[in-house]
Amino acid sequence: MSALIPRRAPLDAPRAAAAHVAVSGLSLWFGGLKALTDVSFEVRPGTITALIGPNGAGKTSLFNCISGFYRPRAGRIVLDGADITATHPPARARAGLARTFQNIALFKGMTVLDNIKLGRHAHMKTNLLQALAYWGAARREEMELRAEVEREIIDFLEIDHIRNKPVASLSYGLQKRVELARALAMRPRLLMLDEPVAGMNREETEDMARFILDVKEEWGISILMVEHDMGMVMDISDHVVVLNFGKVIAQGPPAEVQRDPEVAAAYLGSGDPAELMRRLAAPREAA
Ligand SMILES: Nc1ncnc2c1ncn2[C@@H]1O[C@H](COP(=O)(O)OP(=O)(O)OP(=O)(O)O)[C@@H](O)[C@H]1O
Repeated sequence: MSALIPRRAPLDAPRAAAAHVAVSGLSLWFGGLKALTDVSFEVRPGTITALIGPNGAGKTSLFNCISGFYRPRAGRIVLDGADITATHPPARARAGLARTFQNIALFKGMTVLDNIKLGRHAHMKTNLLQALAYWGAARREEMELRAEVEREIIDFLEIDHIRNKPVASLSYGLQKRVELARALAMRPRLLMLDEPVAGMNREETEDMARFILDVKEEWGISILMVEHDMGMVMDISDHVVVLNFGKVIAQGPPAEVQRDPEVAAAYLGSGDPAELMRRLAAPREAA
């Protein structure tokens, strides 16, 4: 994908210490349904890991376990050596985890800038005494830093021209970009993207893929994404984890995973890796 050639970063793009995530032996049941069984994989610092698999394979369930919306029945999620399996979503956000959603979760009547500002709420002080102690120079510094981060994100994602527009007035592709901006405003070390290019046409997909690559390469953030667009996944991922019926059936570099007969069988029912590779190579249809 030629549009994926990385661009130069703004000189002062904030560098994060990329997160390392280790998921081990994760299982999740809904009543009698085993949504996840003994799932293990890692997101290495500064890489893009993609979770793929047919509908109902367990990708969203796994995402929800990692972001803290679901509590697994068994297994551990370790972020930079700390076990976060039992912590709540706000604590995970403070630990450096930010996510976007399959269906855009923005405040549609608010402007782009106000939505981005909300991304910072995870880091705000809530305790009154803390807030009072915080008032003054330290708070001013924080406000200045926040404004700087917002400016950088707006420049980086090329959305300056729409910063004061209500989100509802924007195209779908731009709304998805604003959602990415809001997640970046949390200054994450692990960015979780739930179907970042779902419903996008080819041009929007290529733009978003380029931004995701740039987030990794220029901001140094680890990325975990669920995505159905296999062409995009194979283009930009460092590591691909394939789920089927709640189990990891393959994982490795994209080229290796594409050649796996079990992966071909899960997607095509035929088990023919050559056919899977032909389909992946076929041009994507515009949405
Ligand atoms: N809240 C829930 N209650 C009961 N069953 C659920 C719930 N969420 C998911 N499931 C079931 O768990 C299994 C895994 O679903 P999940 O949504 O995680 O798959 P997925 O890979 O994300 O699918 P898709 O690609 O269609 O989004 C499915 O059988 C699904 O029906």
